Amino acid sequence: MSHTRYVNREIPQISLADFESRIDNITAELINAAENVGFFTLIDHGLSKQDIEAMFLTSKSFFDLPDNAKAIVPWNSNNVGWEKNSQIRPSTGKPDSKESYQLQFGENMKGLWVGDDHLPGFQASCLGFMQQVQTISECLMRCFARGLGFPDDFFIKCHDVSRPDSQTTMRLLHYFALPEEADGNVYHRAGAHADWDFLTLLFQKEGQSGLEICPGREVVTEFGIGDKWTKVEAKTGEIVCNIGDLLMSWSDDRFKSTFHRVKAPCEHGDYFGDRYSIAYFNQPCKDSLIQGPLKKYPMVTGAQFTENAMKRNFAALQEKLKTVAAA
Ligand SMILES: O=C(O)CCC(=O)C(=O)O
Ligand SMILES: [Fe+2]
Repeated sequence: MSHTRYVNREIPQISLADFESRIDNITAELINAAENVGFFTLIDHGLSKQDIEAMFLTSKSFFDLPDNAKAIVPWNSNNVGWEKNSQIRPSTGKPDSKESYQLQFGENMKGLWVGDDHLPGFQASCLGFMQQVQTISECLMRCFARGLGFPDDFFIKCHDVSRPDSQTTMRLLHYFALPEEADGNVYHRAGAHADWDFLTLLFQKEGQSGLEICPGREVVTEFGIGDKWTKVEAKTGEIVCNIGDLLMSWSDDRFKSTFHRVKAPCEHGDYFGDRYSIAYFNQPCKDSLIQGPLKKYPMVTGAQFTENAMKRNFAALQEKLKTVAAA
């Protein structure tokens, strides 16, 4: 196994303290991070470490259920529900060694919330946390709208989570503990990819490292694997944010959607234990109209953008699977 090539890159850390009075400074910092790295971390965002730890406990209580209980809320193509070892990325052609449970605010969740009989209060806790993360997301949306010359509430309206058909998704993730002794297998955790949403907010747990980024749009479009990675430290109180393909397109490619992964642990110093993380994907309403101020790309609806992203992903995956089969 060859050694991963690492490079130190500055990942901007942005404080949201005194948001209303500092909005112009915060906007400048966010725009700079979005243009140059595509990733940044947030502090002073209003969620306490205790709130985040409580959500991680709730998440663990779900994953601790037996598989036959989790299978009552199976994943479907509305991007909701539970899956295990089923997500295959075009970069790897192999399933991620993980399970995840995707949650939304609206009608897509009908019948897919784990019930109070299994986990009392689960739905209410998740929705409460999601609402808090939405509030933080909306602060960032105001800044990005300003930075691009749109009205302040422009992106907020385009991602309205009070609509029954809202697509915004919180994903609880559990990566399984892996053997530390090499056994000839590669256990991908989250194979390298870019997100196709507007903006992702990610919660990590101290001590459960593995997230890495690889800036460079060229590796994204080819679904290839760039070769120089930067570790993003896991700190429970921080929120790691990354620009998704949607905001990249909406900014006429000014802001960067950055390739990232949770590394398949394989080298000395890698973390092999269970990893829990929580990702919040800001997704557009189906009828939102998407076009950047410079009109670099034709206007599409939110539904079309997502459909195109899924098609592109599917096509790249088929290509990869052919090479995996031929190997
Ligand atoms: O689990 C993580 O830390 C990252 C997950 C991720 O990148 C994703 O689900 O898109
Ligand atoms: Fe991601």
